[in-house]
Amino acid sequence: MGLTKIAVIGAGLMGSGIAQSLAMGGKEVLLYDSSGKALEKGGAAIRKSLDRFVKSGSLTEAESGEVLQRIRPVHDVWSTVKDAWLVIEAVPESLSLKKLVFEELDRLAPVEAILATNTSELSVTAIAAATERPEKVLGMHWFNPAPVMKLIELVKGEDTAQETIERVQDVSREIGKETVVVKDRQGFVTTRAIAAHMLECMRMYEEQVAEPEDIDKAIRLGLNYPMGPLELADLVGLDTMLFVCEGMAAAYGDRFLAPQSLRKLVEAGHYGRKTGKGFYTYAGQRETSPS
Ligand SMILES: CCCCCCC[C@H](O)CC(=O)SCCNC(=O)CCNC(=O)[C@H](O)C(C)(C)COP(=O)([O-])OP(=O)([O-])OC[C@H]1O[C@@H](n2cnc3c(N)ncnc32)[C@H](O)[C@@H]1OP(=O)([O-])[O-]
Ligand SMILES: NC(=O)c1ccc[n+]([C@@H]2O[C@H](COP(=O)([O-])OP(=O)(O)OC[C@H]3O[C@@H](n4cnc5c(N)ncnc54)[C@H](O)[C@@H]3O)[C@@H](O)[C@H]2O)c1
Repeated sequence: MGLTKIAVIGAGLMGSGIAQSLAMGGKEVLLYDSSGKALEKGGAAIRKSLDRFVKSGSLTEAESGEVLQRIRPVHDVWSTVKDAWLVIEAVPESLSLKKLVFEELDRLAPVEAILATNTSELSVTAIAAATERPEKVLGMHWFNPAPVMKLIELVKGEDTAQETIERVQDVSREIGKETVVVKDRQGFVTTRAIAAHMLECMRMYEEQVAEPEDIDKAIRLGLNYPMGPLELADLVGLDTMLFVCEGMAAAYGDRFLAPQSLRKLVEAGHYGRKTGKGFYTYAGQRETSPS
């Protein structure tokens, strides 16, 4: 029996959602995080999300239980990847960290396994160069919340083989997702676009053009976005936002410089929903009081 499993490395905001999305699509998933606490938190996030699907009628209780059965939390990298044909990395947005993780995955995963990074904007080519299998490395950029968002943006590194792209297109389709294929340029398509929008709105927030609530409301109701930029930033995670700004500003210059307000919130440890405070303050669920 060939390799049948899919491994997810990193059980945070995205890794937990990616594991859930794969399991909801019928795949057997092994989920690992270097922090046991984060692995537990990821499991709780998956259960909470499945409850929403049951409440909204998209899943029955039994189906929700079957999805959970398909996700195995694992406490070491080797056991996570040894039977995997696809390994998806979702660790923090740091190129040096991702290179280290990919070096380790290259050593431990089966030689024929595909290694995918969920990076928002970092160089897939640079990450692939940390392995001996660049033709099997690609960007598999999911969107938050992964179980709900329809797109996976596939990023072709300099040496990514066409067969690698096609196999990941197939599995994305099998789990009900749509894909686009983009070149390995900083920010790809989606992050470059959403960053331009969100950062400009953050600068309007800093210039006090309008109250944060009204900036979000204007974009939500005026442009029909499902979320305003500041509430979305709190959902994505201000730490991730800042990481992404660093990479994008280095590639494209000042237009992607991190607004001071974003930097200060991150320096203060306020990452948005995941810490309970960002542009807004959260006590369990979204409160309207801007911080
Ligand atoms: C400067 C740097 C900038 C870039 C940074 C990095 C970017 C990153 O790389 C890419 C991104 O992710 S970019 C970000 C890309 N992402 C975006 O742009 C997100 C934009 N926001 C949205 O699409 C919506 O606000 C949400 C779907 C988040 C919530 O929807 P809502 O209407 O506000 O609230 P609702 O009515 O409660 O939920 C509606 C339905 O969805 C269901 N549900 C919700 N969450 C769920 C979960 N976790 N689990 C399960 N189910 C969940 C819910 O049950 C309901 O189902 P029903 O059957 O209708 O009852
Ligand atoms: N947050 C978003 O909306 C979003 C959307 C798309 C893509 N991304 C990208 O996904 C990646 C993860 O982002 P996130 O928001 O899930 O971050 P997160 O901080 O919520 O989760 C990262 C997880 O990785 C774990 N981790 C750290 N080092 C590790 C290691 N060496 N091995 C295994 N696990 C390790 C951490 O314990 C943490 O649980 C980043 O590259 C980010 O840019 C984020």
